[in-house]
Amino acid sequence: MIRIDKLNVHYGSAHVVRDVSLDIATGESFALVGESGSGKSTVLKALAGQIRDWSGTVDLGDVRLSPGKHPRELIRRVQMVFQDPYGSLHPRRTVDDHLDEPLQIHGLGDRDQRILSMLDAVGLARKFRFRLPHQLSGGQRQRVAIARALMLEPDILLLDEPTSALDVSVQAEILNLLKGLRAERGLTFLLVTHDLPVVSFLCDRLAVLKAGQIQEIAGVEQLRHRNLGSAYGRELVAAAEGVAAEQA
Ligand SMILES: Nc1ncnc2c1ncn2[C@@H]1O[C@H](COP(=O)(O)OP(=O)(O)OP(=O)(O)O)[C@@H](O)[C@H]1O
Repeated sequence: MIRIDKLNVHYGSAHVVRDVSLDIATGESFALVGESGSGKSTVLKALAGQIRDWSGTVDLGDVRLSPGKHPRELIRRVQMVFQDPYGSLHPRRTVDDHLDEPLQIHGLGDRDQRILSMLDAVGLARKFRFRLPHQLSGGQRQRVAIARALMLEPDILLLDEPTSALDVSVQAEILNLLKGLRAERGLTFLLVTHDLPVVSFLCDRLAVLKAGQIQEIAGVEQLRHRNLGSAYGRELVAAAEGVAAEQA
């Protein structure tokens, strides 16, 4: 349902995404991995309508994207969750304000009921409804960001390092939440991360990016068995294992 063919993005003279082609099935969870600066977030931003200029074709189901801001109907279908929930929430707006805003913009009714059932869905007690972001923990804030992304009942969630700003103990809770929401709602995930265990836990397949180019597309079983096909993919796995050993 996400079909990307020869996506290219330039920032000025820098060519940061090069001929990226991907087919992601409805309901699939797909990861983009690669070193910092390899273009992962840029691919997400193009799909989220946050980049004015790109070339190639991107189809979401039967809708072909054009560069730049998405029309209203596409915004409903594709939502993004960012790494830093604190930065992505407005400090003077309550949880209720954040969840209500997309409903207001898109003219959806049953607001009270939609907000309460979304709080339940993301595991946030109803007493938090009128709190401000600074009155919440990091994990609770990320639950709010996920709730806000789901308010319009999208079918695609673009996740940019959704757990890397959180404490390790909280990361697992948010990953479990995302896994459950995907299963319940039939969501398609496109996830950017540095964290290979997150890919193993949450994803079905991954693409390895280096300098804006896909080095390989692999099944998550290959990652789990340290059996990636490209030299660069194997380097990433070895580097991640080195870091894990240092931290142990
Ligand atoms: N708005 C921008 N203007 C100019 N260059 C940019 C812009 N955003 C990103 N870049 C550059 O584009 C390249 C790809 O960035 P991108 O954020 O997509 O990489 P990434 O793989 O997601 O990295 P990270 O893991 O650090 O988030 C980098 O060299 C980055 O410096």
